[in-house]
Order: sequence, then structure tokens, then C-alpha cells
Amino acid sequence: MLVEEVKLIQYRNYKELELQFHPKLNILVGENAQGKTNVLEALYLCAIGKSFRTNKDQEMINMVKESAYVKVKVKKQTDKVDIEVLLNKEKNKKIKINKLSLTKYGDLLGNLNIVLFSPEDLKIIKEGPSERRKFMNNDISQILPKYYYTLNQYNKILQQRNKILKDFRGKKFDLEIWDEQLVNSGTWLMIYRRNFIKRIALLAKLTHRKITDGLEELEIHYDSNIKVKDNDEFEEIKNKFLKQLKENKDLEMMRRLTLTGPHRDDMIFKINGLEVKNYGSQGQQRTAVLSLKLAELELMKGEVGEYPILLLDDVMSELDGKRQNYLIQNLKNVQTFITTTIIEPLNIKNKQQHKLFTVCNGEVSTISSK
Ligand SMILES: Nc1ncnc2c1ncn2[C@@H]1O[C@H](COP(=O)(O)OP(=O)(O)OP(=O)(O)O)[C@@H](O)[C@H]1O
Repeated sequence: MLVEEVKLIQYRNYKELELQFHPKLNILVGENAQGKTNVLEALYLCAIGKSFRTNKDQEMINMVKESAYVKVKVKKQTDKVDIEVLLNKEKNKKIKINKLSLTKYGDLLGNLNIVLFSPEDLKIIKEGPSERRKFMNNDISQILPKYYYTLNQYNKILQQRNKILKDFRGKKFDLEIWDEQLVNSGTWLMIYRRNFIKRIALLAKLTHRKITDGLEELEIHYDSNIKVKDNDEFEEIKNKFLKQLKENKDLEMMRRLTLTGPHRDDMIFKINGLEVKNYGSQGQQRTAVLSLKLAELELMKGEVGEYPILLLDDVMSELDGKRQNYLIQNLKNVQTFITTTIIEPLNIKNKQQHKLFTVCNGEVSTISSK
């Protein structure tokens, strides 16, 4: 799939902007703080329904305005989709697909699939488990919208259960009704995550082997909070989840928090048997993320039947020449958007088809198009 056009009105530092994109490679070049990432963020908003930089929709509205508007025209193998997002400082955002308003945000997912790679993604490897859960949640929701709904349901039940635990003042009460619901949706989340990680791990391993000329073996494992076996089915997982909840109940009541369940899941990344988080060099960590991102592209292609679009926000300068080359060479069939402050180090061969935009203080002009 590809984005043919984007239109922005009062979005961040753009008054009004319309851009036609190249079907292959689009490079946005400009100094810091000019508005390059804002364009990528707008594309992401139309794909996922939120920003990758903030949880507050209002921040995307131009500071001195009350509302903002983004529209993208998406071309898929078999049809075209127009996605519009209207942000308002006072009201919830409105999303339209082909002019029809959505009643559930989840229905947006799958209309425009996207893989984002930014320096922030190193957090997936380096930082705490919440970054890895965010990665799983974002990716699985895109390929399996029912995951998104199950996750929302699980989080609501979790909130309720936590509230009961928090308000507990020595009175007798029963958590069992919440346990049953938590376990039901939580078990599905675990099954979806386990399947997803199994598939992405294999793809990332093959890519990593290629990038490192066979020197490094990347392993990615699902580290589920509920101790289950690899081949356990729904009922077995559910029973183990319930058992673990029961065992932890005293501790939970003492801590007044739900300590058991997939909201505490994690993923483990290893290179040649050693955990990348603790033992990997900076370069190895970057390469592992690159392998993961390329694996995401292939996984989405396998699921959806066509490649998602790829946003590379400021990452080229983080990769050495060899990795840049590998990336560019492997993106031939993927519509790609690159932001960069300097164009020279990019290994874009002259022959390669692309469109080059300069971004300066909320204005964009096309420099070249091949
Ligand atoms: N809500 C807003 N209203 C107006 N301007 C905004 C708003 N949010 C951000 N900006 C402006 O947008 C600019 C930053 O844009 P962006 O993050 O796209 O920069 P960039 O070109 O990607 O820079 P860098 O190379 O540093 O990453 C800044 O000038 C900032 O003041």
C-alpha cells in the first residue's frame, strides 16, 4: 500500500500543506525543528489514530488554533481509501474513512499499515518491559484488530480490579468475578502475543543473520508473566493464570495492585545466547532493532498481502554505511519516508527513484523527483 497525498491544516507548525508522494522513496530534508517529523506523525495519526510522540491529541493542533485536520489518500492493491482526522481542543477527535465517520477507533486499524523506525525504538531493547509491551500492542493491533479490542477490554477489567484492591479497607469482598473476566481476555492476549512473537522472531533471526554475515544469531522470546508451556492451549493457560492469581492474592491485597497477568509480560532479545539489553554493544542493539523493523515489514506483508509504509525518522545517521545500504537495498517494494538533516551520507544511489523535499519552518518544497 502507499500514501499518494497528505493534506494538513493547522497541524503543528503547518498552516496548510498538501504533498504528493513518490510511490517508492520520499526524503524530507531540513534543519532541526522545521517540521519534518510532524509530517511523519500526521501519517502515523491516520494509520493508528494517535501520535507516536504524545498521548495528548491537543498537542498536534497548532498552538494558536482550536482545531487541526489531516487527510491522507491511500492506494492499496485493490482499492483506494481516504482517511481524515479532525482534532479539536474541546472535543474528541473525529475519524472518517471514505467520508464515513467511525464510531469505534479500532475500525481505523488496517486501513493504512505502518512501520515506524525512530531512535526511540532503541528503547524496545534497552528500557523496561513497558516499551516492549507497547511494541507488541501496536504491532499486533495493526494486523489483528480484535487484539486491540481485547486489550482495551482487559485494561478496563484491570482498572476495575485495581480499584477494588486499592479501596480495600479490611472489608470482606470478592474479587472472583473480576478474576474470571481478567483471565478470559488476558488468556487471549497471551495467545496472540505468543503467536506474534514466534513469527516475528523467525523473520528477525533470518534478517539479522544476513546483516551480520552469519556472525550473529538473534533470538526473540516471549517472557509471559503467567508461567505456561509453549504448546499450552486456551484452557490450560486459563487454568494456570487463575491458579497464579489465587497464589498471589494475599500479596496483591497487601500491595493493593494486580500483580499477575499479561500487563506484566515482557520479551527477551538475545544475540549469540547473551541478553542484548545487558551484554549487547550499542551497534548490536541498533542492528537488533533494525532486524526487528525489517521483520515487522515482512510479517505485515504476510498477514495483509501487501507491504505497509515505512517511516524512518532520523535513523539513517544512527546506522553505519553497511547497515544503511542493507536497509535501502531491502526497501525496493516498500514506500518509505525518511527524515534527515543532511542528505549526503544517505546511500541513495543516483539511479534510485525518489522524491526529495526540503522542509523549512513549516513550509515544504520539492527539490527533485525521479
Ligand atoms: N502544536 C504546535 N503548534 C505549532 N508549532 C508546533 C507545535 N508542535 C510543534 N511545533 C513546532 O514544530 C517544530 C518541530 O517540528 P518537528 O518535530 O517536525 O521537527 P524536525 O524537523 O523533525 O526536527 P528534528 O530534525 O530536530 O527532529 C518546532 O519548531 C516546534 O516549535
